[in-house]
This record gives sequence, structure tokens and C-alpha cells, in this order.
Amino acid sequence: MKKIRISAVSYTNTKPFLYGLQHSDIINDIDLSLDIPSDCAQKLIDDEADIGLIPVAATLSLPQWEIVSAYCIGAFGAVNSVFIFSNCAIEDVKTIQLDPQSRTSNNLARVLLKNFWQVQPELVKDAPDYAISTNPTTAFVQIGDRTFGRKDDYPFSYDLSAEWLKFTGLPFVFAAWIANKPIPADFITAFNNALRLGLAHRKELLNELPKRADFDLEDYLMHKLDFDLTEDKKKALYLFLDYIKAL
Ligand SMILES: C=C(O[C@@H]1C=C(C(=O)O)C=C[C@H]1O)C(=O)O
Repeated sequence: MKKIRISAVSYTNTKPFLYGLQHSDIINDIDLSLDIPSDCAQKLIDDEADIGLIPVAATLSLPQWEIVSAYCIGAFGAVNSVFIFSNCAIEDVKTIQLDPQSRTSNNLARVLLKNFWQVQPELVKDAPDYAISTNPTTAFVQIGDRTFGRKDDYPFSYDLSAEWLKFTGLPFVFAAWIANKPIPADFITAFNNALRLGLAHRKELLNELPKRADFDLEDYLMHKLDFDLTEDKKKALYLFLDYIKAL
């Protein structure tokens, strides 16, 4: 049988899923690559992968897509790894640098800026001084492990999942397991069993990960991240896509 090509996120948030895949027989039936989120999305768009843990905002660039898992990268309130870091209050920001590795959170920032904070800073992609600008009215979006332990390094840090909860009262879905073509049902069942196994073994996984003094990995993987793709999260996902379309 031809192996199913899977692109998963190369950040710590995905390690429970990887643990499950690597401890299940399904590992022999897949061709697994680890990519930054923007590349997971591009691989699904270019048909270089069959299933990806892709930023949900990228579904808007797929002619055909289907959610193939009951699990996701989500959060109810603060997630602690998706921020706007800023030298000034959001109302005073003039320029926001977008994160080149992100698709969802860049769009989440845009949705919140327009509809929640109601401000219109200039948005910059691929800024040459990304994340190091000293301009007092420049802020930047940043996701993933690069944000670990950085929250208190800036005068203002906005956790975008916490801000989305304030705005909508809903949880948020950053990335979901999405296929760009029909996938056999028995594969989907085995795939979800493997992901569930990984989530159930997060304590064992935590014992294998190097401890960090500046970031609570246990709180992150056990509590801040919320991996179940519940009905409320699906509602949030479709609401978010509608907000992006209206930008
Ligand atoms: C919570 C996170 O979710 C992520 C955010 C993504 C995005 O902004 O496009 C995509 C995948 C997830 O890894 C994170 O990376 O910190």
C-alpha cells in the first residue's frame, strides 16, 4: 500500500501526537515530515502531503478539504505560545510585523485588531527587523516554541487565544488535522487511535522532554493546550473563517 504522506508541526505542541504515532503500528503506513506551520499548509496546497496538521486559516486556500480527526491544536483562553509582543499598548501600535511561520495567528491578529480592538496598524510581512525592532510603536506576532519564556520580556504581551475568548466567549482552534483528498476510513480510525494514545501518555512524554526554568511545559501540554476538537471549537473555527473572509 502506498504510504499516506503526513505533515505535522515541528513545535512542542505537536509532540503528544508524534508520541502516539511513533508508538503505534500506523508509523509503518505513513511518510511523516515535521514542518513549520506555514510549510504544513503549503505542502497540503501543493499536494506534497495528503494530511497535515495545518493552520486552519489555510483551509481558505484549499479547493477540497476535510477534517479527519477529533483532535486539534486548540485552547480555551490563554494558550501561552501565541502572542502579540509590543513595546506599547495595542491602541498605540502603528506597525505590526506578522510571523512568517504562521497562517492562523497572523489572521487572528488581523481579526482582533479590526473587530475587537478596532485599530488599524500597518501590517508587515517578512519584516527585515522581525522581532528585533526597537521602534516604540512596532509590535509583532509570534507563535510556537520561540515564545516560550518571553512573555515578561516585553512591556505588553497579548495572548491571542485569551483575547479571542474575551471577544467571542469561545475556545479557539489554531491547527487541525486536514486532508486534501478522501482518506480510507480504516486509516482514519487507526490514525485517531494513535493520536489518542499520544494524548493519554503526555506524562511519559513530559519525562522525556528537557525541563525549562523559564516555561512550564507540564502546564502547557496538560492544561493550556486543549486538544479535543469539540463542537464549540468547530463553531469557533467556522466563525473565525467568516471573520477572515470579511477582512
Ligand atoms: C498554539 C500554537 O498553534 C499554532 C499556530 C499556528 C498558526 O498561527 O498558523 C499553526 C499551528 C500551530 O502550531 C503555536 O504554534 O504556538
